[in-house]
Amino acid sequence: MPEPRRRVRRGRVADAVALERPRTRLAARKLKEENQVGEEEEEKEVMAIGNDSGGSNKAAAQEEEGNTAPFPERVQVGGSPLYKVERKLGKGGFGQVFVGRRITGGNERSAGASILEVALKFEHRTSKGCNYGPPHEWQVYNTLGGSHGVPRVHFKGRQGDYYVMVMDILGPSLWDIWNTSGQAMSSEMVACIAVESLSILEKMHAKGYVHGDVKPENFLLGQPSTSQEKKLFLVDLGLATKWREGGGGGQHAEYDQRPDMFRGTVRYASAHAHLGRTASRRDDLESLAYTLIFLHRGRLPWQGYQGDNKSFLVCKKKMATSPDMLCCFCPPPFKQFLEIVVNMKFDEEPNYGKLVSLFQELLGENPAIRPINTEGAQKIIFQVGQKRGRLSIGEEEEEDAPRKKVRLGVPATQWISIYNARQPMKQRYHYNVADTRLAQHIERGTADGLLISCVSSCSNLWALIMDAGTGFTNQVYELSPVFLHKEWIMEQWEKNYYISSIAGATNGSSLVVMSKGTAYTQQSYKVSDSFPFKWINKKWREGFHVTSMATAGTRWGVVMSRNSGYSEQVVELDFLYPSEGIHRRWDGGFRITSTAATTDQAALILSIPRRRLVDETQETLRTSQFPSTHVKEKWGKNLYLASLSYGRTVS
Ligand SMILES: Nc1ncnc2c1ncn2[C@@H]1O[C@H](COP(=O)(O)OP(=O)(O)OP(=O)(O)O)[C@@H](O)[C@H]1O
Repeated sequence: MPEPRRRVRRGRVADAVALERPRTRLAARKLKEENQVGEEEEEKEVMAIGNDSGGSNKAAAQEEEGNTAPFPERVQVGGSPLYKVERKLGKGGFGQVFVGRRITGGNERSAGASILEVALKFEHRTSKGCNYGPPHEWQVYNTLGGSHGVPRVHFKGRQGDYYVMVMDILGPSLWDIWNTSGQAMSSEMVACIAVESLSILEKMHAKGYVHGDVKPENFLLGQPSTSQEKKLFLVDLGLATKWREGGGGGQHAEYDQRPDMFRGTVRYASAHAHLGRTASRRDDLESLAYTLIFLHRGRLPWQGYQGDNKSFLVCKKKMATSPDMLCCFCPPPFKQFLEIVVNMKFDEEPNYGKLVSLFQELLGENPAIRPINTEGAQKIIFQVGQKRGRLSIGEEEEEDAPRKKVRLGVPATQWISIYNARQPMKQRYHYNVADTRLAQHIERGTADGLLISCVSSCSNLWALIMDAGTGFTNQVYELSPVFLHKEWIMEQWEKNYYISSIAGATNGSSLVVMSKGTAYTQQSYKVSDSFPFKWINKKWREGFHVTSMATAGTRWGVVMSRNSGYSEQVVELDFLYPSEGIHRRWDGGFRITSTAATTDQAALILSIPRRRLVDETQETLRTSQFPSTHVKEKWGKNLYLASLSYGRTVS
């Protein structure tokens, strides 16, 4: 099956360093040399290619123009009539759309053959959407074409270098209308768009698809001066994916997060899409919320960011902007809508009826004279009315029960501490440790038969966990003014020590602990300015797993080892504590094995151990103070500190 196209672009991060513990001395020398010339790693940065009419990603869109061969003057594909290719209707990152005027008859059995004017969507065979043959969009149109709010596709086929789709011709996009009407839209107009697009999305979702690129450019009205001129359509199904497997009764797609995978358009993408989570129905609704607010307000607060980390900055801004702030110039239904959709769970069934009803107060009384046809929405309103009649009051209240709001826009920095069930053992912690006092704590611990199992830092002071149950036989550590000190680490690797824990301070200094007696057979680490998921993914494929992780200011340091004892590993990364993802992974047998956080983001590594644990109990805490009293309580239940970090947790 052809894959949906991916809109990603590669960039370079200047100071990303990756080092690996070589297997042999000879390899060590070779690696040193390699590192001198090429210690930078190529990083993938996310970038959506937007419609150039929106101006959000023009440079990226132009890149695509390199491979445009001249368009044919006439088109005939898949048994269609012959069409003359006339004026251009629009252009996206991948396709270009022209008017096609019928010259001769085609396959008379097809109803589409009688249509005089059609839209012809051309996609070059080398376009990213066509890596695996015909565009993925074709397949989606097979299921959705002609359903409520989706244009019909009459013919498709390849002609020369182009894949061509013959479809119903439509009118201006919402972006065109917004732009030609003073870059603003009345709340009544936007409310009509809201309810009608909800009815389109409901139908699309009911057929198992998520659109994946909801934005003003992709909503089109019918052709002017026809009966459809006030009817709303949603086009561009090139990023559509299935949220449900198989047909009607299929299971919900499985949750996953791949932080380097971004699809969509930066300005309107949901925060989950930025973070690479599997698309689900909530994402279309979040993009719709941004679309509606944009059309009404004329601007979104995250417009104007540039550069390779644009997606990161935009996502950070989205997470830091509360619904109150974002909707301060909009009537109340906008905020209510946004609040509901950004707090939805991954597999939650949207209550379309309720969402439509939020905007009802803004719609004009008489549906016949509304600026947009709201026929689809009227059906939903009617169904809700009927359901209300059947429901008892108690049932209705249950639906409206207040739920926890996760995105409030207010940052918080906390300790994240993870506790594992273990056989009773001696454990000791120290926190608020200044550089000068570190050695004496470690010496005393070592004298008592304890070794360091975990280190962390907060406000340039260290936290230290020492255990009797590490299994290590010997240990060395270094406090260094840099994050991380390459020469010292390589020296210890030479002596067969492996990194067992790392911590970084805000001032850029680091504490590295290396031990003997681990099961590791090879080790590699990387320091980078953004979370190095691409590198982690590459190393996973080589048999490494993340075994420790830390941050220093905004920089990440990740250590990966071979023979880590894990069979599977995943990452949860977010601008807040990723509770939902953790719980979903938890149910699949994953447990947190490393944590690190900057003031922007928290990352958690979750793993499945190769050997099943006798007791899989794990507890996590988030506290603004170091959790000293909590640790003692946990000890009482044979739960011991296993991982510790300080940074961004809730919003
Ligand atoms: N059926 C149609 N009738 C009239 N105009 C159309 C039609 N389909 C598309 N267009 C115009 O062409 C533009 C590009 O089409 P479309 O969004 O399908 O292409 P794309 O390359 O997949 O775009 P994107 O970069 O948004 O993914 C639309 O924004 C719209 O202006």
